[in-house]
Amino acid sequence: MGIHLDQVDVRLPGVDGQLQETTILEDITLELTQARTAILGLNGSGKSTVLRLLNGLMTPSDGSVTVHGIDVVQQRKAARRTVGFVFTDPLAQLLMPTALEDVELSLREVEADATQRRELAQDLLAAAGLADRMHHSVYDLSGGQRQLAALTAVLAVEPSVLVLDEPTTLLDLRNRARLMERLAGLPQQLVYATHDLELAATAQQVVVIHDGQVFACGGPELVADYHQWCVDGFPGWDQL
Ligand SMILES: Nc1ncnc2c1ncn2[C@@H]1O[C@H](COP(=O)(O)OP(=O)(O)OP(=O)(O)O)[C@@H](O)[C@H]1O
Repeated sequence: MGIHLDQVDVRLPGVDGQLQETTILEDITLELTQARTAILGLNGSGKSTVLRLLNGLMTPSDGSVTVHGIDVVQQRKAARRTVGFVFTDPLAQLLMPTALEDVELSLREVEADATQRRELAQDLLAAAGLADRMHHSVYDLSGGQRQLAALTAVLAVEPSVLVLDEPTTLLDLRNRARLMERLAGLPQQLVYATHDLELAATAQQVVVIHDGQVFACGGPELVADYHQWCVDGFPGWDQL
């Protein structure tokens, strides 16, 4: 089991009539087998692209991606069910007017009966601390409440893997602490890209992506090294 990326390249065609392709990721080989994996890297290094590969939002140009035994390219639908994806900005994924409707929409995949669906959605949102906010417009929720609503909608279908793109970026310290506590208690395998080094240090596995390639992979001790590389430059690669 686990998540396996084998010699993955991601290249995008040139834009504006340019024929030259852009290489976004090159030769990414990773075995993500721990319960929590943090992906670190500078802006534009390729973290979000790695995450998007995990549920088929991005297709590799070469190589393969397997998540819990599912080939993400060949079995895209199964991959979408297996891997829940939480975007940095919850408004990018909250499609319905209210949190309740959004969670109900997710539950369509698993519960056919509308009354049961509503009850289940209400219970899930109440458990997430949103009992008194579930009927409000998602635009009237705070950033932290939106993040919790989006997370609840994704978790409603019980994915085996949860992928989160910079989950704490938009949160104040209190909501960040709440989210970290919520994430810590989840049974799913978690993979998250983050600039939050404290969150990164809670992972058992840390991957550093630099310039579209795997620069380092190891335990949480890598977080301190990464901090140093951000200051001094990435050894053998570039100097600031
Ligand atoms: N669809 C796309 N078309 C063109 N370029 C893209 C596309 N997606 C990503 N890129 C480019 O690929 C590179 C990696 O992007 P990615 O979003 O994976 O970086 P990131 O490490 O998540 O950055 P950040 O920390 O800023 O969110 C960037 O240079 C980005 O501009």
